[in-house]
Amino acid sequence: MNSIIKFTSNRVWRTYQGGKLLDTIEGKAEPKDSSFPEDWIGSTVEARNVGREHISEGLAMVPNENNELVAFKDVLATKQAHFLGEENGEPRSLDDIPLVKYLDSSTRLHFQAHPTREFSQQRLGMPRGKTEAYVILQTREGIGTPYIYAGFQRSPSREQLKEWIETQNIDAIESCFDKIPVKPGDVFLIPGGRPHALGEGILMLEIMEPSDLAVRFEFERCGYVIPEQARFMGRDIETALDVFNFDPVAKDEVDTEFRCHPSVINDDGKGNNLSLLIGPENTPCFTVKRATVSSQVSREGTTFFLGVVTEGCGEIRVGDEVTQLKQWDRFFCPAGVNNFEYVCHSDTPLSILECYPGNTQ
Ligand SMILES: O=P(O)(O)OC[C@H]1O[C@@H](O)[C@@H](O)[C@@H](O)[C@@H]1O
Repeated sequence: MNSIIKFTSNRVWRTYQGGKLLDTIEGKAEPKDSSFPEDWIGSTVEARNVGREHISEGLAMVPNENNELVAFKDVLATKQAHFLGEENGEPRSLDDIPLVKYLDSSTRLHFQAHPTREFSQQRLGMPRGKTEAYVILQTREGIGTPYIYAGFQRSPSREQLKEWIETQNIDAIESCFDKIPVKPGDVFLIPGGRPHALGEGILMLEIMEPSDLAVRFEFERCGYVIPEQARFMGRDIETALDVFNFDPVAKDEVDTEFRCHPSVINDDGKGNNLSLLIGPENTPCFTVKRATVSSQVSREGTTFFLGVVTEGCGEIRVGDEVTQLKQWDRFFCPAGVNNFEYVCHSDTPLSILECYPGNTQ
């Protein structure tokens, strides 16, 4: 079996529209927006889509030695120590693998909030919450200023929010937020508990804790009505309200609270560098680095990662094994691969987002 595992597209049904750019990336003849606006990369998580329980969605599939498609998580289980490695002498588990997605919105998403890890463990009996991060890759032309909502800037009281949710007073809910403008290259971290909504026309890489738990408190968007069981994680509204962090984040605190500021880890001065996009200052849940390669670099490591090529093309070499990389490719590098090389073949530098578990050095 190859050391590096590449993934093909893995589109997932969602409650909102988008995906035209993902169709384009996949080379589809007639790219269009649809209910498949996301591509889950190396996912070991099943999507929770109420009404579609008969369809298994979300899990990444990869070919085994006999060229049969099997769930990536089952492949990991065959040699877990090699693939996932250890942390502090303890074997890592599937719960350590961040969930990584391409997300391509054509409409504003409904307002939602996700549980923190503590809330999930204590109140839902689940191992992980859904702290999530956005690396903005592209924005669509002709949509004005692309934005996200993350808040609240002006917090309602719990009772007020409850009433607005029950009466679906979306104008009142929206008035609690200011639009946060976004552009390619921006990085945001939305901790569990923080209400948010993504604006239209954004292609991003989304990195999150491995779960699909959401409180969806706007019930209708663009004609689609979210079924009752899908609104509050199958719980009641009081439990849903417990998920919210009501501490206000005033306009001038938004950057401190949500924006991540990349820092350089190393730079050889010849166009090859590694930077930290999301690290321990932002969250304990996952780590994101960006490798920029203009020629060739050798790397060492003992922690697995999911890699996503956002620009350029080239290859990743592990010993004699050469894996070609082109823009938008995604792959898994096992913990057992301790040395590898990136080689750039394009005029534009090869740019790879590397998504690691927890706080990886
Ligand atoms: O699961 P639904 O409600 O369609 O959410 C749509 C999307 O919302 C975003 O804010 C993120 O949380 C995504 O991970 C999620 O898939």
